[in-house]
Amino acid sequence: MVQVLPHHPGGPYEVRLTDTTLRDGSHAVSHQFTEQNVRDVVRALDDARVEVIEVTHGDGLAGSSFNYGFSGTNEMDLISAAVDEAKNAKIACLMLPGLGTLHEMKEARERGAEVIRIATHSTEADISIQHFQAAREMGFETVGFLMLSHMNTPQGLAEQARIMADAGCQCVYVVDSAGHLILEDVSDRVDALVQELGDDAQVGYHGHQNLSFGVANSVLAVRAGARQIDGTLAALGAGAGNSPTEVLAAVFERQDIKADVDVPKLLDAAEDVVKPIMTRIPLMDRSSIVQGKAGVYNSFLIHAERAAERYGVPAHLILEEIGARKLVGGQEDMIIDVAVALKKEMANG
Ligand SMILES: CC[C@H](O)CC(=O)C(=O)O
Ligand SMILES: [Mn+2]
Repeated sequence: MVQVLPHHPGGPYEVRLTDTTLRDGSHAVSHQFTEQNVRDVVRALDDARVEVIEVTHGDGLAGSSFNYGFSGTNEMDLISAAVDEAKNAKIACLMLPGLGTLHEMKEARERGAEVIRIATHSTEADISIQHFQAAREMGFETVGFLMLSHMNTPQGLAEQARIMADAGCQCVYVVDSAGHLILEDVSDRVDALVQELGDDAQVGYHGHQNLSFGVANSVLAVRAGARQIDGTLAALGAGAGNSPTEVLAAVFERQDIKADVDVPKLLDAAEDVVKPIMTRIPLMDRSSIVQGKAGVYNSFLIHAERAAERYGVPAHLILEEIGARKLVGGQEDMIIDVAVALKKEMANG
């Protein structure tokens, strides 16, 4: 059972950092992390006292597929390597109901994962009910991920969080999958969840850097009552990347936010362990800023870039159109439709 930490308006605050370099960062390396990468990153994070480390294909358990991109190494073997390397940290896995199944959840648990993070679109928490129930029976600590949180109002999001909490979720995250939320957009959503959930579950925040607000939004999320915060080393993650774990830690130290991690060790981990294995540096560039502005799922970036190359249409135009069509996670195949339509439009002048 997660201990629900008390909320002190005005601080000091206590938070738990979850590092998802080895899951969200998987998007940025096209799901090619090796067992050695996993061991090196887990050792460095564990040594810096990060409490939870997420390891899974970028799209969660069983994400390795034609639609989402194949993993270089079987994710169960990566999970086992992480469990083997971690002395204190808990290993977490992400899963999207329908992509991952109870079968993969069970295997991840047998391999030693202790936390399961179950992700749904921000209006579809009801598809996670049986997974939370099963996860609790399997002995997992449970976290809920309300993805593309900007597509729901604070009140609507709180209602979705209630569905997850009633199903057995111990912490519901506001997930800014497009890096679209700015300041009060985050604190209003976190506050609505805190008011709704009370002592029934904690609230978390997962930020992306598209509009450069990941860290500032995280501070506001904590002030509004969030008690679990996500980051990735060197911001390695989908789209413009995530709130960098080492920056979160440094800022929290100055903000009376107690995360109990070793900041210099995290700086070393980002610099010496993660930067050398980055095959792509997540940037706030034209495409990812368009994603932030238009509210486009960050995991779509690499798919849009591939379609851009194949059909000769600029990636940022594809992403803009995806935003206009309000596509959500799971609709990766429609990126091709968008590229083909734009190509026709361009040919017709
Ligand atoms: C499951 C895909 C996605 O990357 C989850 C996530 O981190 C987000 O929505 O930001
Ligand atoms: Mn993410």
